Amino acid sequence: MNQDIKEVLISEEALKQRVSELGKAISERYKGQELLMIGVLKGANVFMSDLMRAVSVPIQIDFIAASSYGSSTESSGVVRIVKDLDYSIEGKHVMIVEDIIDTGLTLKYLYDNFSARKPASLSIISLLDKPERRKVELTVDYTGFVIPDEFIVGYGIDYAEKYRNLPFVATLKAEVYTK
Ligand SMILES: O=P(O)(O)OC[C@H]1O[C@H](OP(=O)(O)OP(=O)(O)O)[C@H](O)[C@@H]1O
Ligand code: HPA
Ligand SMILES: [Mg+2]
Repeated sequence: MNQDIKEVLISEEALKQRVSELGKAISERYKGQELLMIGVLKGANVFMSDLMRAVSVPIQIDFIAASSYGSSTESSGVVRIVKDLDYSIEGKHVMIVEDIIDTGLTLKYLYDNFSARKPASLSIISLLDKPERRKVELTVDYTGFVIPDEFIVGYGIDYAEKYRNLPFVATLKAEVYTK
């Protein structure tokens, strides 16, 4: 796996530090409230499990599975809900937890879908953001790192379902995509 890596963009230490800062900001913002974090599977799983432990207000969690990339590096443009939420979010303070925003199509779809379910409030956090690639407008409440327009993997994020368990965020060598 390590021989496929071109460059480490965000180290394990930098990820830890930023998650801790985000946790503090969220704890301030939701002081005295309960927060329902909704992780977008599968990519957000690693980020969310670290993030929730950096937050001091009571947290509930749920997951939704959406997929639009399959085994390609380009979004198909069609967002599919593969697994819906287990519980109603009506009247709850909800935060959508994403690993990466690229075209924005996944989050736009989920934000609109969740808004219709009448939460008390709805916010978005994404560990990574590639603003250059955006196809739709989105308001993101918390961003971990803004990254350049390169396909990345690691810390939950895959290429063709691989590399999710890398503890850092990295780019892959060109030959990996042509294998
Ligand atoms: O802004 P967008 O262009 O929509 O891209 C971002 C989405 O794409 C990836 O998910 P993917 O569809 O690969 O599913 P996965 O999380 O299971 O890997 C990523 O985890 C985001 O959910
Ligand atoms: O850069 C990326 N890497 C992996 N999956 C993704 N889904 C959107 N952008 C990316
Ligand atoms: Mg993926």
